[in-house]
Amino acid sequence: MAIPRSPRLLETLLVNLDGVVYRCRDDAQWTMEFVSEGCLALTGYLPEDLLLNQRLSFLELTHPEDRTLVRNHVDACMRERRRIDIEYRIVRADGAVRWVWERGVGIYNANGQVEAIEGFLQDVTERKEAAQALQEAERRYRSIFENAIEGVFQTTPDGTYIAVNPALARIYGYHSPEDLIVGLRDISHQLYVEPERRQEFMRLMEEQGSVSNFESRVYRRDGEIIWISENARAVYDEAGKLSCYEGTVEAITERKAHEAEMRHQATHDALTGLPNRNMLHEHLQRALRVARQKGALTAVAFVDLDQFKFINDSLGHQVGDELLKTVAQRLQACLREADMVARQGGDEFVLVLQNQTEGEAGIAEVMQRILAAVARPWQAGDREFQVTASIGVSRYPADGKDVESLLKHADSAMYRAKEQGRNNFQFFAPWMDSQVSNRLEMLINLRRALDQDEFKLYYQPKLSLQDGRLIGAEALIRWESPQQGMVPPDRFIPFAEEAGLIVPIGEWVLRTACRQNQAWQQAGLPPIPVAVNLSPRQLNQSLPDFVAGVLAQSGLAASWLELEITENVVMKDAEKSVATLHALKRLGLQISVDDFGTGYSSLSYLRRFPVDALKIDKSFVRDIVRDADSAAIVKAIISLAHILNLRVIAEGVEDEEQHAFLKENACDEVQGYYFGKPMEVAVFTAWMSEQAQAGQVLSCK
Ligand SMILES: Nc1nc2c(ncn2[C@@H]2O[C@@H]3COP(=O)(O)O[C@H]4[C@@H](O)[C@H](n5cnc6c(=O)[nH]c(N)nc65)O[C@@H]4COP(=O)(O)O[C@H]3[C@H]2O)c(=O)[nH]1
Repeated sequence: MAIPRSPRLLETLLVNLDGVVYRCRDDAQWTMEFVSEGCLALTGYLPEDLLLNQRLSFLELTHPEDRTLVRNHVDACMRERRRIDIEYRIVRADGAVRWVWERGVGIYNANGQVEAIEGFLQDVTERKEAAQALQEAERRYRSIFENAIEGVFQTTPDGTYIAVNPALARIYGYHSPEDLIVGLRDISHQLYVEPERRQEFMRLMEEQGSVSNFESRVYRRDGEIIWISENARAVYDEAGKLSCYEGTVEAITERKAHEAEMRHQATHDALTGLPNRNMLHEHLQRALRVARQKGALTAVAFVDLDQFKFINDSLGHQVGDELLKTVAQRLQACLREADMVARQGGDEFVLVLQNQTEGEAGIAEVMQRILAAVARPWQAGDREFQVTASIGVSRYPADGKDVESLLKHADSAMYRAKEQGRNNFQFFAPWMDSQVSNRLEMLINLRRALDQDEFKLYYQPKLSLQDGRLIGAEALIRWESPQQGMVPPDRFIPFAEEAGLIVPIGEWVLRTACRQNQAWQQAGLPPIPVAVNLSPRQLNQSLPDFVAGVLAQSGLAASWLELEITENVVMKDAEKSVATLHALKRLGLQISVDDFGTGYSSLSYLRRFPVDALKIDKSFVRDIVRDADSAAIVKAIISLAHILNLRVIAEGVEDEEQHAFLKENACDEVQGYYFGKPMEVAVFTAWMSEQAQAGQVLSCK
């Protein structure tokens, strides 16, 4: 076949063309009649190799898997006189597979038969691969979109869904993405529980072009409210115009519930369910901000149960827990919705009463209500109990302007309420602040005092009224605090009792007094009994054994030890006390009832108690000369004691008139500043030596 003559320009074009120009027959092999120079670059074969099928035919060059496809296409094009336009693979001389794009036309003779096919082949491998990669990426993206656990969405800027995935439909409770797109047309109002969240979403989008971890509550299709977290961005077109928003949605209801649970645990007391100390502080801070703005009166009340430690220790923690729960409920029931009751720890509750428009009188009324509510009897199993509370109240702004000082002052006032005999409330007054009333500080200091031997015993003489001879002594504790100097027992004993420190302190007192008394006897002084005060909490079943041990260790004979117990303690739990007192008595020591006349004096009980003496409280002695009632009480106590065969001691005797009255009325012993103040050991030792030398000591067991 002759190569068509072509102008020079055409030849140059054909040589340099990136691709192959061909002319072939429409036969089974597509026998080549013309192949341009580009053949080598495209196929790795020379044009001559293909010409007239000299080395291989075009059919053979075509990838075996694509031959039928190409054949069918070319046949169809020839039949229908269409242009060939097809992409398929060829196998190069080096075995590499390439994609080609073929375009061609049939050349027909006058009879309409195909004379030849002329066309152009171009290597499109790169484009083809890029397209395939794109397709693959799209397929993968589709798969992620379809199968993601997170919801994926695209919306128009005005809030119409363009595309959503099945996960989003599931999260929002729709059957399918299509359902969602049709059903959820107004995102701001149909979706967001707080429509302002949508406004916030839009604001962030406008300002930052994206939102991340944007959490909101939304309605599902069935009306259920769930939490979602959105990450989204604004998408702009090439012209820089906002075209849509797209992003993801995660359902976070469970996480939120868990977080809320954790928050609740961190801010609430597990036993009573009340807000705890953390939340109290937060709440009070908020309440004070509001009070400041409105100029409103706010009260902070510190409520402490009076006998809680006793109940907890004697009846067990379970009963203690029940009591705390009951008290928590009763406190809550006394308050308005806006008020708060928190459990500060242990048996301490704190109330925050906001906006007290009725002033102090209103607060006092609430406190009375609370005292009455707490004091109502309560049931544990088949037993009925009663507890009382001591309450301290501080007021914003008069008593403090911040959380710390209001709490501290309410605490000081509560401490004052305890001192005032419990079951009452006290408003804070500035003088309370100067007292050692910061209980935590006190607790730390008392512990240190025990460790570092800061306690001392002073001894106060007791004299026989008949002849004025020394007949005994009372050991009285003192605390030489490095910070506060000498602290009298009234200021720390009630606290030590509350904090449970009275037991180790009391043990120390007992050991020290016995050792000292034995030391005096060993020093050759005439023996006298030394009296030691016992706190209620020491009076338990193990006390007799402990006392016996202390006596044995010190070598002191039991008859030189006297124990002073207060009247109320014995009367309150009479059955138990009687047994313990008998056990103590069996050791051979003396027992006296202190502060007699101030509590529940019951003759029938007194008869059953193995006591040796009654001590008339100094409050009666103080007034015996001026006040007829006091004088009558003192006289009655003396005769009562004598009927019961008990000694009577009057304490707090300060002057001759009182002395004379007591002598006249046949009181047995006296104790008071008039005869001798409590003295430290060295002073008392010297004083007693003088008395002994003068024959002024009466040693009677
Ligand atoms: N105004 C006045 N007071 C007088 C007079 N004579 C004595 N006193 C004081 O009256 C208190 C008598 O002790 P108490 O009634 O047992 O009252 C004691 C007692 O209940 C308690 N206490 C003292 N030492 C101990 C102790 O070692 N253990 C326990 N559990 N309580 C103690 O502390 C209370 C107070 O003790 P103190 O301050 O030492 O006060 C002592 C004493 O110093 C007087 O003529 N006029």
